Amino acid sequence: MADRRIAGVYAWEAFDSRGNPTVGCEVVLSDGASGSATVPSGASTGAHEAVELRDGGTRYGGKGVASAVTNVTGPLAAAVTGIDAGDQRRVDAALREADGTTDLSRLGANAVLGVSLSAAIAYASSIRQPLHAAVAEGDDVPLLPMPMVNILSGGAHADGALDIQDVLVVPVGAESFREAIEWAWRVRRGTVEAAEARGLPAHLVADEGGLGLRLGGNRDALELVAEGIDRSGLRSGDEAAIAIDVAASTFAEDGGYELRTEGRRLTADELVSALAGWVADFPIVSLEDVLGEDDWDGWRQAGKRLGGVQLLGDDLFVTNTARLRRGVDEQIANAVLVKPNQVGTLSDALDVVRLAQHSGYATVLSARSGDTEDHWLADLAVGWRTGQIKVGSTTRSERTAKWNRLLRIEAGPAPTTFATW
Ligand SMILES: C=C(OP(=O)(O)O)C(=O)O
Ligand SMILES: [Mg+2]
Repeated sequence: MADRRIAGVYAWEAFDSRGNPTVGCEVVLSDGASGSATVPSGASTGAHEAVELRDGGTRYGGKGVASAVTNVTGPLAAAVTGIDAGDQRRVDAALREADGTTDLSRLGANAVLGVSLSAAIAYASSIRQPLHAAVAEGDDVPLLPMPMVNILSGGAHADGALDIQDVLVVPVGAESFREAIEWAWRVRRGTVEAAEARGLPAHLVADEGGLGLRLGGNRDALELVAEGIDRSGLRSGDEAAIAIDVAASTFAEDGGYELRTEGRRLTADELVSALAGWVADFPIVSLEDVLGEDDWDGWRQAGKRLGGVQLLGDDLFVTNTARLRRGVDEQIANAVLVKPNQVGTLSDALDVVRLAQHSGYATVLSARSGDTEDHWLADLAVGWRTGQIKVGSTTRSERTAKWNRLLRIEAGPAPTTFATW
C-alpha cells in the first residue's frame, strides 16, 4: 500500500487580491506527492467567524501573518506529521487539538486551513485524482454549481458606494455551466452599457471585480442591473435573475439600519419591507444576510415575509454547525453560505454542507473578497455537490481562476451534471 503519511509542512506569506498578506502552505507526503494552497481573507467578516491570525511589525505595513506562518511550520506541522493524508478527519482533528480553542484563535484559522487544504490536495495528487474526485463521498457524481456572479458592488467592498454589498446575477435558465457563465458575462456587459448610457464611469471596479458605481441609492443599483439583463437579450426572471448580498451587519447600528447613501435609518421591520418591495419589483431569487448576524427574531419575521426567495445566511451562520443547527431548528433562513476559512478545516466545512443538505437547506460555496489565484474552491463545490457557488465577478484573475477551473472540469474527462436552478 502506498505510504501517504504527511512528511513535511511548509508555509510562507503570500499576497491576496487586495495586496494584503495571506498564508500559503505546502504539504509533502512520504510517497513524494505534494499539495499547496493559499488561504483567502474576508472584509465583511462575521463576528462569529473563526479567528484569522494577524500580527504587527512584519511585511506589507504591519498587518502580516508571520505568526500564522510559524504556527504552520511549528505546532501544526508537529501535530499532523505521520498522519495518513487520506484520513482528512484525523488530520483536521489533530489540527483542532493542537490549537485547543473552538474559534482557532491560538494558532489561527488561516494557518489551520492552509494545512487542512494542502493535505487534501497532496492526497489527491498522490492518488492521481482531481481534487473534486478526491473529496467526493461514495458514488457522488460531480455536480457543476450554478454560479452567482457579482455585477455591482457596495458596502465594505466598494468604499460604501451602496449600502448593500453585492447585486449579483443568477443565470437561472442556463443548462450548462459554460452557458451560465457566458450569460453572466452578457449581463455584466449589458450593465456596463446601461451605466455608460447614464454617463457613469463603468471601468471602476471593486474588490470582487464588480462595478463600483456611486448611485443615488440602493434601488438605483437594482434598476441598473435589471436594465443590464434586458440589454443582454436574456429573458428577465426566466433566464437571468438577481441575487443580493445585503450584508446588513455592515450597516447595523444601535438596533437599526443606517442606509447612508439614502440618508435614512430603518428599523428591522422597515428594512424587511424595503426588501419585500424590491422582490415585488425586480426578478430577485436570493437574498443574503437580510438582517444583522445576531437578530434571530428579525430573521424569523423576515422569513415569513420573504418566504418565496432563497434566504441565505452568511454572517448569520458563519459556516458553523451549531449556528446552522439553531437556524434549522428555528426555521430561520433556507440556505447557507459556506466559506471554509470561516471555520478553519475542510471537515468542519463539509459537516455544514451535509447538515444543510440533510435539512433541506441550499448550499452556496463562497470565495472571500480578498482571495487568491488558487482554485480549490471550484473543486470543493463540484465534489461536495453544493449546487451553487459565489466567487465575485467575471473579471479579475482571482475570480476567473475559479470560473476557468469549473469550465475545465465540465470539459471532462469525468462525466458531470449541472445544478439547474
Ligand atoms: C464574500 C463576501 O465578502 P467577505 O469575504 O468580505 O466576507 C460575502 O460577504 O459574502
Ligand atoms: Mg456575504
